[in-house]
Amino acid sequence: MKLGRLNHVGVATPSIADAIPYWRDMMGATAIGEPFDLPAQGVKVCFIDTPNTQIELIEPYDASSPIAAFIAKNPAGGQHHVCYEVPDIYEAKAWFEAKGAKVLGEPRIGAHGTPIFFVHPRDMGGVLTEFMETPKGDH
Ligand SMILES: CC[C@@H](C(=O)O)C(=O)SCCNC(=O)CCNC(=O)[C@H](O)C(C)(C)COP(=O)(O)OP(=O)(O)OC[C@H]1O[C@@H](n2cnc3c(N)ncnc32)[C@H](O)[C@@H]1OP(=O)(O)O
Ligand SMILES: [Co+2]
Repeated sequence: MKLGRLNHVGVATPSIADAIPYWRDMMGATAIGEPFDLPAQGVKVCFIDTPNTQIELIEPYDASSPIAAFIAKNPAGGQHHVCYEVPDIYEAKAWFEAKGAKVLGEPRIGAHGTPIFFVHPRDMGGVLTEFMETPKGDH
């Protein structure tokens, strides 16, 4: 597998609306996207562009969200995952499985419209790690 660029850093928050002023006024972010719902992934999402990557603000969509337990443990939110691009999602999944890492579910379409999967933080030095297939044309 060939590891690609860091696509985004996922930051969980109990409220995207309440988090935006911090990114705008404290951090000086100028490219803050419109929040949108991604019920299939159990989250609401807002992308913030930085010069070399993106911050992905994620808020639980409902009580069954995969980030609900994280927010319960970290009520103010916090850094939740990192996401690296890979050229081929199934090749990457097979790579991690062959190494005995716990891939969390089957690849599914993520917020950028390409397939993603997660590897359990236990097998990734304590960091929940997402892999996404590089969008066509970005290779
Ligand atoms: C916007 C769409 C998409 C994109 O395109 O970018 C996304 O990013 S969606 C983001 C949200 N989706 C996911 O996170 C899916 C994958 N995650 C999961 O399946 C679960 O969150 C999890 C990783 C299996 C954890 O589930 P949880 O119910 O929270 O389990 P526990 O509370 O029992 O935790 C088990 C264990 O793992 C540690 N943990 C949990 N979350 C994290 C984290 N974000 N970073 C580091 N470690 C984490 C937790 O502390 C427990 O540790 P131990 O107590 O030592 O066992
Ligand atoms: Co993500």
